[in-house]
Amino acid sequence: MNLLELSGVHTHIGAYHILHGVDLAVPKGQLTMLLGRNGAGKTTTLRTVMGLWHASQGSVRFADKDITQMQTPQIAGLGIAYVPENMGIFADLTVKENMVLAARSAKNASQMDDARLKWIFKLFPAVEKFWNHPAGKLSGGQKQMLAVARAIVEPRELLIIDEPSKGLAPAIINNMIDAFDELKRSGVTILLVEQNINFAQRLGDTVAVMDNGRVVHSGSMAAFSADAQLQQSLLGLAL
Ligand SMILES: Nc1ncnc2c1ncn2[C@@H]1O[C@H](COP(=O)(O)OP(=O)(O)OP(=O)(O)O)[C@@H](O)[C@H]1O
Repeated sequence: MNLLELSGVHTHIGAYHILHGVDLAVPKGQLTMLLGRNGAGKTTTLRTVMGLWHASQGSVRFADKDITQMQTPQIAGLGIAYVPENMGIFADLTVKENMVLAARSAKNASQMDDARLKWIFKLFPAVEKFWNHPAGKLSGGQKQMLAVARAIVEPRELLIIDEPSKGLAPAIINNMIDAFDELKRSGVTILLVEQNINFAQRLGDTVAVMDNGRVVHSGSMAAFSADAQLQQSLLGLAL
């Protein structure tokens, strides 16, 4: 079953026609990798799902509801968390304050779900270690982990994350892969935009490749990983 489904989605940004009929399916319980060259339309696709842009044509369905024309808070309220490329964390606030703000049902740290917080600390030890530090002082990798931690502070149906490995050192990327592996085991459905092919290959169950505002290939990551010619023709490189 597909948790998220885009059919024939066109998105305009001002006068620019950016998405030209995106068809994308995100199967429930799986991790879907959205790949493609720079400017292919990946971020615009994520923003269209979140209602930050609205499709001018086509439909976006989540858990069998039509969300195409819904506003962002309403979409988030259905159980979708979105981590944009700039991560959306508050640099002047502490890690704790960032987490409390992300938890809709908690007014302070003591109201947060203890077991869930412990689970998050295990996934991302830096969040616990720097709990009382300003988020702006964290390294790039720690900020990225805080951004994902904020997204999962409450149970979600779908996590949408734009380039979690961007600018991170290989050792940090490995930590991130382990954390996503654990997240996958928790049963949450994930849609990731990635440029890091190693990251994509190690975590992806399914893959969709975009080019020129359309999805030009979709299928299993295993089959895509095994087909160097296909990778070369779609991404200009082999995995
Ligand atoms: N606010 C905007 N105004 C005008 N054009 C935009 C805007 N945002 C994106 N675009 C254009 O839309 C196209 C798709 O951009 P998008 O960011 O979705 O691509 P992407 O696949 O995520 O690429 P990248 O990996 O470079 O972020 C690009 O040609 C980009 O220049």
